[in-house]
Amino acid sequence: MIGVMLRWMTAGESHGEALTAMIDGVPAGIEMTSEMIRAALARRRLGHGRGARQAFERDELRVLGGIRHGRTLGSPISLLIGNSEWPKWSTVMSPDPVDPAELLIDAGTGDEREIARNRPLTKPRPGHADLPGILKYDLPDARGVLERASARETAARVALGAVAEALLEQIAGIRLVSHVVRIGTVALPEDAPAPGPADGERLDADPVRCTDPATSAAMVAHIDAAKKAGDTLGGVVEVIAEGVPVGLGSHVAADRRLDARLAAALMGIQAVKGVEIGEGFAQAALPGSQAHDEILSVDQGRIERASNRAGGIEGGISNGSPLRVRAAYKPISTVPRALRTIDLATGQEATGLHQRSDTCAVVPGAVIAQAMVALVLADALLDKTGGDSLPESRRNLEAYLARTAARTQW
Ligand SMILES: Cc1cc2nc3c(=O)[nH]c(=O)nc-3n(C[C@H](O)[C@H](O)[C@H](O)COP(=O)(O)O)c2cc1C
Ligand SMILES: C=C(O[C@@H]1CC(C(=O)O)=C[C@@H](OP(=O)(O)O)[C@H]1O)C(=O)O
Repeated sequence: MIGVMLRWMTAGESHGEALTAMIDGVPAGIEMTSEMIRAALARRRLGHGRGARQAFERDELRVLGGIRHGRTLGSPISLLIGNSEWPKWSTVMSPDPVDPAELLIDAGTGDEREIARNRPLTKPRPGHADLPGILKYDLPDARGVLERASARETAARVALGAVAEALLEQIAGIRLVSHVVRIGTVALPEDAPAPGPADGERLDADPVRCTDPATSAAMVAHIDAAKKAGDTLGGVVEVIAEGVPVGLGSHVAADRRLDARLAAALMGIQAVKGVEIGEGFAQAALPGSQAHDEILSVDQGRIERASNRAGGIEGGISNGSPLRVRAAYKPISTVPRALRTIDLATGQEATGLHQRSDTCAVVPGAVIAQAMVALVLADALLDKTGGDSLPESRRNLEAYLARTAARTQW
C-alpha cells in the first residue's frame, strides 16, 4: 500500500516457507524490538473458534533490516515470518519444478491427509477467491489462488502494524485498542462502556476479545454451536484510537480523507465486507438534530463535545475525539457442511473443497483491523508532522499543537 508518507508491502504464500513484509518511511529513533513485533503476532493467534492450524503452527519472526540496537534507523524495515509447518509443504509449494509423481505420494509418510494435500483442488468454495482467481489467472486449480488469498498474510500486516503502533505512541501518544462487538447473532449491548487502550491485556485474556463477560460466554457458546452444526460465523469488530490530535487527513481531496483511507485499509482485509466510521449506519436513520456531536467548548486546543457519533472524523479530518471504526467480517467460506459448487475437472455438481478451517475468525480479525488502522494513522500523522527522526517529528507536532492552542485561547 502506498500512503502519503509510508509505503508497505507483503509477500508470501499461506503454506510457503515464509511471509515477508517491508515498510519504508518510518523515521529514525523509534524504539522497536523484535519482542514488540512478536507480542503483536502472538495476539493475532488468540481467540476461540480458530481451526487446527493455529494450534500447531508458529510464527518465526526475523528482523532483516531497518532496526538496530532497539531503534529504527530510518531505512526500510524488512521482516520475515517463517512458517514452522514448511517441511510438510516444501514439495507442494516448491518454487522449483518437482516431479509430478512426488506430488501424488508425499514424502513417504503414506498419511491420507498428506496425500490429500497434494491433490488438485478443482471444487471452488463459494465465498473464497477460488473460482474468480482460477479463471482470472488461468490456473489449473485453486492451490495457486488460495495460497495468497488466505488470511495467513495478515500475520505480515500485524507485524507492520506493531511498527506503526510504536511510531504513533512515541511521536504523539496515540494508543489503540480493538474488541469484538458481534459474533453472529450475539452482540455486545449498545450501552456497554467502550474499552480504552488500558484494557488491552484484559481483552487479550478473553476468549473472544469482548469487554462484557456475559456476552463473551454467549459468543463462545454460539461459536461452539456453529462448529457442532458444521457451520461458520462472522461478526463485527471495533478499533478505538485515543490521543489522535485534530488535523490528521484532509477534506481537500478524496484520497486524502482519513475516513476514506481507513475504509480502504479495513476493506482490504480478507473477509471484511462492511466498514463503519463512528455510528455511521445508525446516523443514517436519525434526524440531523440528533446525529451530530455538539461542540461544548474549545479551550487552548482542547475540544469538548456532547457526544462522539462521528467517530472522531469530520470532513475527512480527525477532530480530536477518539477515533472509532468498525469492520464487519462475513462468515468463513470453507463451510464444513459444504456448499454446492461445480467440479472444474468434470463440470459436474459437487460440494466445495474442505480439508480443515476456522469456524470463526472475528477475534483475530479485531487485531488485524487494529494493525490496519495503525498503519493508516501512522501515515496520516507523518503527513502532518514530517520528520526524519523521532525528535524532529515530535518537535513538529508540538509546534503545530501550540498553534492550535494559541488559535483557541480567548
Ligand atoms: C484471520 C482470518 C482467518 C481466516 N480463516 C479462514 C479459513 O480458515 N477458511 C476460510 O475459508 N476463510 C478464512 N478466512 C477468510 C478468507 O481468507 C476470505 O474469505 C477469502 O480470502 C476471500 O476473500 P473475501 O472474503 O474478502 O472476498 C479468514 C479470514 C481472516 C481475516
Ligand atoms: C494460517 C492462518 O489462517 C488461515 C487463513 C485461511 C484462509 O483461507 O484465509 C485458511 C486457514 O488455513 P488452512 O486452510 O491452511 O487451514 C487458516 O488457518 C493464519 O491466520 O495464520
